[in-house]
Amino acid sequence: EDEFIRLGIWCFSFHLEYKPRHTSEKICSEKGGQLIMLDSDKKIAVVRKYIKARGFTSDLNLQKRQILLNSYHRIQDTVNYGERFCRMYKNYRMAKPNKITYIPNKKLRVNFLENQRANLTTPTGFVVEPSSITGAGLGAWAKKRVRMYTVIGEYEGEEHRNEEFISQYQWTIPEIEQTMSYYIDAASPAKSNWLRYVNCARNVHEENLKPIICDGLVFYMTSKDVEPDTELLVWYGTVYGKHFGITRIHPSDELDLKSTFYIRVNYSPQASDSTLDSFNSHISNRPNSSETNNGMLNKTYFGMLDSYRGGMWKLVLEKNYSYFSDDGLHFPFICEYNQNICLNSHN
Ligand SMILES: C[S@@+](CC[C@H](N)C(=O)[O-])C[C@H]1O[C@@H](n2cnc3c(N)ncnc32)[C@H](O)[C@@H]1O
Repeated sequence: EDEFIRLGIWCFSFHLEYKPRHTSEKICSEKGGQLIMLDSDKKIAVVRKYIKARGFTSDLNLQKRQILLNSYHRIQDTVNYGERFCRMYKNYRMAKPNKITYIPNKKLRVNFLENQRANLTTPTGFVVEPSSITGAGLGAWAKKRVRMYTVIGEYEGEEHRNEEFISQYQWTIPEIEQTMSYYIDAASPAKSNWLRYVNCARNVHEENLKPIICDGLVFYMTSKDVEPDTELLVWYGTVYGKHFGITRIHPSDELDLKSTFYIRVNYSPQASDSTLDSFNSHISNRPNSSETNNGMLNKTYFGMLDSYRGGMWKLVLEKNYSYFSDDGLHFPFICEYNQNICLNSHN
């Protein structure tokens, strides 16, 4: 499907091959157009009608669906294991032997320099050395094989409730029951352990730890088998992640992976308010307020036309899924051209 197609006052080409976003944009511009800009209800209607009429919906499926589902299940499994560990921890502390391996701090000598405490707690088989991430400083590394679902210790630090105090080393313990939320801050190497050196993962491939917040404490558990000479990396959470320009959004949280048809489009965030309202009514996964600018959708969001479960179209926002999917998701796409291109071509 490569020819120019005139629909209403518009000129398009439909591309049914699966491409990442940047490739779709490149192909459109090489043909003298751009990725379709949905900037009116009429245009949306005309495009959907054409897709339906051509029966494009029949044999298309979200590519990588199985890979994404697998990574999603892996996350669920790790969460379940974390919860299992937490139940054990609450009921028996470390007293009862159980199937989950727990690696405690290395025992401290009687005399040591206060500021060496964190480093000295590094258990045998682990080291603190320069990170594999450029510019990230030191990191924590496994020197031996560590099996999946091993708890490699408790993140130790000082507790405080001062929201204004910003440290690069703190976990937030969310409010539970009557207890206000608080922070565990490992800024001081004298008051913390080696887990303060664990850096923030940039993608699902290198992420190998899961934080378990349990009973007001934080534990780190391996989420996969870790090979020797591998840096230990954990997802720090949305706030810290943003700091390093990393987002971690799983497509399964945003998209219906069972939808039979997705096609990549653009929409205009500059549209007038009334148009934007009508867009908002089309979009199923509205961004939350931290993702918008005064209610205006961020330029970094782009819609996708999807279909057609039970005869329903809906427009969903495509977010940055590169944490879980190297070059983002692959979809068919539509290019849009100046009308003249259609008028001049023979169809
Ligand atoms: C909890 S500390 C980790 C240990 C730290 N690398 C050190 O040498 O003490 C968090 C800090 O490590 C660095 N860092 C962690 N993950 C990073 C990443 N993915 N990219 C860049 N810097 C990172 C940042 O400076 C961050 O403030």
